Amino acid sequence: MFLVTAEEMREIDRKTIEEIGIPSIVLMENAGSQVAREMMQFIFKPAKIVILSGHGNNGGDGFVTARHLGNHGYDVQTWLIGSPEKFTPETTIHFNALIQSGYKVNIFSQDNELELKESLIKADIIVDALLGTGATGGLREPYKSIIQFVNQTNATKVAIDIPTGVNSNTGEVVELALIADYTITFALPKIGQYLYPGTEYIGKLKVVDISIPSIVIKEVDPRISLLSQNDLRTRLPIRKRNSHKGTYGHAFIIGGSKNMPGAITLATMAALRTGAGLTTSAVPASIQPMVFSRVPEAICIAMDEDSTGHFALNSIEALRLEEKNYTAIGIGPGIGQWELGLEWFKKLLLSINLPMIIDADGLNLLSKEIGLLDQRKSETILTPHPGEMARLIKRDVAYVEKNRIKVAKEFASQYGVYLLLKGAHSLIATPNGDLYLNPTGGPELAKGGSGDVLTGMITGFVAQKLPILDAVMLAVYLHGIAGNLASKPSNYSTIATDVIDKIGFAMSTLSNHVDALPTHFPGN
Ligand SMILES: NC(=O)C1=CN([C@@H]2O[C@H](COP(=O)(O)OP(=O)(O)OC[C@H]3O[C@@H](n4cnc5c(N)ncnc54)[C@H](OP(=O)(O)O)[C@@H]3O)[C@@H](O)[C@H]2O)[C@@H](O)CC1
Ligand SMILES: [K+]
Repeated sequence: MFLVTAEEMREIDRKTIEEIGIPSIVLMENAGSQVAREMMQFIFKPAKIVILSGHGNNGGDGFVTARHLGNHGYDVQTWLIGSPEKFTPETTIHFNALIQSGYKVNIFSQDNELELKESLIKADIIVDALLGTGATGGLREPYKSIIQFVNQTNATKVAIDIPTGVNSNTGEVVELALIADYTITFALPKIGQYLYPGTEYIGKLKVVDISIPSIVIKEVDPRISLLSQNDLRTRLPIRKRNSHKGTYGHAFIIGGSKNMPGAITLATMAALRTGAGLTTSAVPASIQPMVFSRVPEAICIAMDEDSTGHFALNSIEALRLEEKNYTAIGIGPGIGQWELGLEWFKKLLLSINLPMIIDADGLNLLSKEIGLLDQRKSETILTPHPGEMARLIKRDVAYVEKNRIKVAKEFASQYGVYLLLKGAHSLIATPNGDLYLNPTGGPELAKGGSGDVLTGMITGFVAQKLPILDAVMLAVYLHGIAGNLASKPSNYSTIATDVIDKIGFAMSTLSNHVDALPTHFPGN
């Protein structure tokens, strides 16, 4: 499914109206009737409903919703917070249709402010049809005071399209926005509904159809897709009955240092869980027994180390000799930073020509000489969290967080890499400018070790020779699901090994991908 900006949605609406020939008043009729239909699933007849409409098309949707709920016998009070002179043509038609159908619309002014507040206090449901995708900047009065008041009431709040005050492109909230329990949005979800802080204002999100043809969506070709179970189901590699460990590739993970043997252990375990036929880790010699004892299923090779317990420069030769055995390489978990680290990392990066996943201190070393990426001959996947991303582009974390989409897209295109920008929600950017947003994952993953698990998962999937994009998508999506499964009974207590234990369950939510035997029906 695509995620759209306000501009892409406007273009989709325009094409539907002008090229397909569905008039805009029909789209608005569909929008409002769908909102009413959705609301009827969870509201009871005696409920007191207050609908707040602005003078734009979002307000028009509110008028249509009011008419449909009224026609179904619900107790609805409608308020216009705005001026009829500013109505759009569609909103005028639906305002008149509401009045002609015998319903009243209160027009807000300073004189009836108390009356509005009394209605809001008594309301069971408040519908926000004040501003939608046409809103820009911080809220102006009187919307600001009204939203502040609405947020303090006990009513259930339903936002039409997007809560007033949330920027539909960036998720930005300037000062204040309506805190919705439900948001009912049209045709496609909006990007701002999936970016923080906007996400926290949306409540439960429902996407409803308003007769937008899929051909129009294809023509507009939105740039961001939302990862979904349906899209990923078919990308999981099939386990053939007639197969052996060599069929599923060989993952190689380079990492660890004297003080950080855990990260490489977690990444190795996670790679095994994704289905890689073989997994080998290469670690500084002093930690090899420790890693090996925790993951007996993996091969663990001891490398020369320096006096500080980091990889020695001369380990490069041994690592290079190993290259021919593997199908993917992950570098970084627990590798640390040391005096000759950059020199070691540089040699490794330029001498190994396998798909490479770089994480953690691998990224920090890379940020010291970012031009190295231009010299890579095979695919590179970077998995920074916002702090690491900030170091890569030499900006601060606040800039990265505010511009996640732009930062990810520009970096991936400029350096020709697959970039996974972690955080809520994680974004994947491809070298050709495509973007994917992952909706899975929660606060249970906000703990040391989570990133190492993800690196191991990506390396495990790439090792199975999946297309790089498929491997990254599967890993990040399943990592979120596994985290969620591991968050029971409490997301405070979830640790990385719990997440690894749930990778298999997460995969089973996509499908049971084994080769089917021919079916034999018992004779009857
Ligand atoms: N296109 C279609 O066919 C369909 C569109 N649909 C619906 O239309 C919605 C988009 O409608 P839209 O474009 O009319 O904008 P909308 O969100 O109502 O706001 C515009 C008004 O906001 C005001 N305003 C702006 N910023 C403000 C601020 N910070 N603080 C205060 N006021 C502010 C601004 O007022 P002004 O500056 O003119 O005073 C302007 O009048 C979309 O979300 C969906 O619900 C559906 O019906 C399906 C078919
Ligand atoms: K709204």
